[in-house]
Amino acid sequence: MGLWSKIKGKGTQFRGPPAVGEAIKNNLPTSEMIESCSVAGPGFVNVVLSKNWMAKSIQKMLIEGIDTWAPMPPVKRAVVDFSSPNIAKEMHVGHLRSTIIGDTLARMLEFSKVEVLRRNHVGDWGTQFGMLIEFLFEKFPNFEDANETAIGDLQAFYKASKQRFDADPAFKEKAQQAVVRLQGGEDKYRRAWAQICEISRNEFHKVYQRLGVHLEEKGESFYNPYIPEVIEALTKQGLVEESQGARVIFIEGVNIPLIVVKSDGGFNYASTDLAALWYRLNEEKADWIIYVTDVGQQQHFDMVFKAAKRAGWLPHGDGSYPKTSHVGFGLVLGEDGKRFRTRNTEVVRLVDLLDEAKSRSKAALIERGKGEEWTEEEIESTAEAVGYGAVKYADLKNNRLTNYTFNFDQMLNDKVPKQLLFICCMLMLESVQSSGDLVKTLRN
Ligand SMILES: NC(=[NH2+])NCCC[C@H](N)C(=O)O
Repeated sequence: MGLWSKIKGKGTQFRGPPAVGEAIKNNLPTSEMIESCSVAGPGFVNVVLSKNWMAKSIQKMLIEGIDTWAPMPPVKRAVVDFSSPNIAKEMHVGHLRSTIIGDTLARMLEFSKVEVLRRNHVGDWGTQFGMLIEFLFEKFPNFEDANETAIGDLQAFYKASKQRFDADPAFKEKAQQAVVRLQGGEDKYRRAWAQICEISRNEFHKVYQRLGVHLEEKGESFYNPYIPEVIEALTKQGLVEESQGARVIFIEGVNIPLIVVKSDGGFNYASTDLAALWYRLNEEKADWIIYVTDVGQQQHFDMVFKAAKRAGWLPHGDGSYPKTSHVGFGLVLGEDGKRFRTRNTEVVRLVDLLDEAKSRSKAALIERGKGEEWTEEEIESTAEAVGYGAVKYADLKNNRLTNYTFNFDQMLNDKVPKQLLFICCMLMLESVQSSGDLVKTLRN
């Protein structure tokens, strides 16, 4: 039926959805997987899987291991660029979605024996560091002693330094010079920068640890040294043009160009992404590069990929490798239909969100009398597994591309969805197979 809306009015021989259904049924290749196929009502195609085939497949899976089921994509190495929060700024629910979706994709590829480079493309470069560094020097003359406890909340530190930057021209001047000194590689400035990054990194790590997600950081700063050469090569190929003082790449079908060198001579997000793509293709030899960000960045990636095709870095056909994909996702909304925020309009801190998920699932366990049956440790670990698992599941069960409303009550609802039960069964089968102790597994 979904197909019908796509071909309707396009001059095909089909008169309506049932006719399309019949055609699918008649053209379905014979396969031991399929027992029968029929078209019902307004055009639903029902395919009945063969019980025999299912029994054989499950048996094979139990004997040879579940990974014999893994599809084998024609890819040896993939880069999954996900999570990627910005240093000293908040890691928000958007980054949480990216972390959950990206980790899931990485796991699926790993399951299919693809070597996955799990990349955290953190925003650790840019003019805001001048301001942060100068503020650090001002607040902590012995800046090397400044740590998380001294600085406290890095977001608040960011805000305070921004206020200082906007209010005091002398500070602004110093901050601008600090950027130049940092980019020039001056030791004291590099050390201050590294320190700020380290504090942020520790914060991010707490979230990853709770979610059981592993990432390897190669932030924007890593690609910085590669940018001039990459832009130079693209210029030699005739791709880069002057436009209003900036250097840009025009992309067919898009009315704004991709700015690769700003009018002040500085590089930007796009120049970094071009250099990163070059690096991933040429140095890391990735066959598939996947970027997981909100849909708002779709055009940016579309332009970067098209520029790479124009430069001959990527083949033109869709089915050919190496290839790039942007995996976008919708916004997370609060109950009020606006961006998910706390009451005081701050973005929700991810650690707080995970704390809440855990404490709610703990309360539910106690309510069911588990407090008397289980040790404190068992309660804690189950509350974490269920709470964080619910956050992940609530995200993945939604349509990836549309916005969704964040709701703790629904998320931790005790009506366990069928999909989750299925996963539990699979895990039980796996553990029976590996431990051979059915009684123990069932008791657990
Ligand atoms: N290669 C990339 N541009 N990856 C995504 C980076 C995401 C960016 N730091 C953000 O917070 O929006």
